[in-house]
Amino acid sequence: MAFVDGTEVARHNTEQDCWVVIHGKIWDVSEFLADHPGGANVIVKYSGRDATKAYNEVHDPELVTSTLSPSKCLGDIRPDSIAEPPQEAVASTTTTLTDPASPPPLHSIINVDDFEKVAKRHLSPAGWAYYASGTEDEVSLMDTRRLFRMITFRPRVLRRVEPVSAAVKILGHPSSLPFYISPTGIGRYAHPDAEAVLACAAGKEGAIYCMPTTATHDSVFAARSKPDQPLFFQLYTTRERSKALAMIRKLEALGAAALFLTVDSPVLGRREQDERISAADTPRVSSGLAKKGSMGLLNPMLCWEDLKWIREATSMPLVLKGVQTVEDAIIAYDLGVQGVVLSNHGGRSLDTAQAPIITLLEIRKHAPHLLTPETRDKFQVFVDGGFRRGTDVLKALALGAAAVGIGRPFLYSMASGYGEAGVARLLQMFRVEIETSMALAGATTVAELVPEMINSERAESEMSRRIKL
Ligand SMILES: Cc1cc2nc3c(=O)[nH]c(=O)nc-3n(C[C@H](O)[C@H](O)[C@H](O)COP(=O)(O)O)c2cc1C
Repeated sequence: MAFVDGTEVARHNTEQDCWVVIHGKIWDVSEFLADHPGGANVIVKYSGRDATKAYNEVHDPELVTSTLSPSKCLGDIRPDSIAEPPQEAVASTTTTLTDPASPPPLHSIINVDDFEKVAKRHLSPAGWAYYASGTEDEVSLMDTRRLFRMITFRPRVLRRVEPVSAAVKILGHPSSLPFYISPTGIGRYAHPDAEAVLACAAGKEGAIYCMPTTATHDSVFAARSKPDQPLFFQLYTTRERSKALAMIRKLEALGAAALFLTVDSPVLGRREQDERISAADTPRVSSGLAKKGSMGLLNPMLCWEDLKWIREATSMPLVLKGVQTVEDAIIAYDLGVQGVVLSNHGGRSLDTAQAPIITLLEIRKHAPHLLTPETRDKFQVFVDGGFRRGTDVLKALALGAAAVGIGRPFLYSMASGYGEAGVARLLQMFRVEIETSMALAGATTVAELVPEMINSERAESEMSRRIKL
């Protein structure tokens, strides 16, 4: 293709005659302006100039070639002959989302991804590494998102979808949303009173929060939006049973509504992002900040027999958090616990452990009795890891989960100085996405989300064929 000089491109700088350069190619977008979903103005600002930077911020590299006809590509720009984009144009297209100094106004944050991008810039390097990382190659961390994309909807139409309610009961407690906020340690990177902020915001929205072992429990209870707001409590047993018992007693006295016993982390996985941060002052191979944070909490000797003393120690509903196979889900059910969370700790324990949604599919296939509405009164299956969209949540519910858990997004939502308002906004964003997607799928209640609304066959092809029960 012929080279065209920048001075020639610069002449086509009006709405009627508008050329732009994207990735070194010159495009005549004059006719396309009226069809641009983001409006004509954002392109006209770059007429006669290089628009690559602004284009990259919102578009896939291939989009321009798949959208415009090849006849609109006029050639390659002669290197170094093109005018730089106007500074004010760059600033306004990127909005404050790329302003490194101050966080953008909350109303400009419209999805989980936005919160994450802002948090990445405003958290300390150590905080970001601790929150965002998974273990080793982070395969499990990324796999959850891949699986959600492989599962599609089979929406039903003409169903009168107003009003919509996303309400469920979680361990007998009404929740206005079909998810709870998952326990996450070291919340102070995001906010000095992270757990209290999460508890309060959840309560105001009629949602449920599960606080981590490491929370300052009294202040979390004190932060409840009303005295009867249910709060769940996640427990690491530690090697010393007496300490675990004392913790259970304390949480019972405070009025915790359920005990989530974490079972996927007998030891800590290696989080290399954490490790790189602390490598400068640690000459040995270490497990970085995560190791420091969990020192003394984990118990590699915890086993199924321990459920007996834990069960006897408390009448709180007991949920095993971190079940990763149908085999273990069945054992848990048979032992009479009140639920399981299918989870690989958000990709922070055994790397390459299968995605929790695959474990849910295993249960659907091999132990469907664990998912029936009748069973749900005494045993509930929850699932967490990678839920970032309302549609992700609906897929798990339709496949039989009673509710899902969401972790990192809530840390990101209160970082950058947003505090409780950020958490409230995230809860409302999830509500809008969930209720909108329910209506589009043809369901007005969570009970109407049924497996037939989902095509999970591609994901099912990744299920193990070695399961023997
Ligand atoms: C920063 C961070 C800290 C966590 N701390 C705990 C914890 O103390 N106890 C626990 O059981 N799970 C912990 N988890 C796991 C979460 O409860 C949950 O399983 C996971 O975050 C779900 O994945 P998501 O973050 O993709 O939603 C933590 C996760 C993160 C990201």
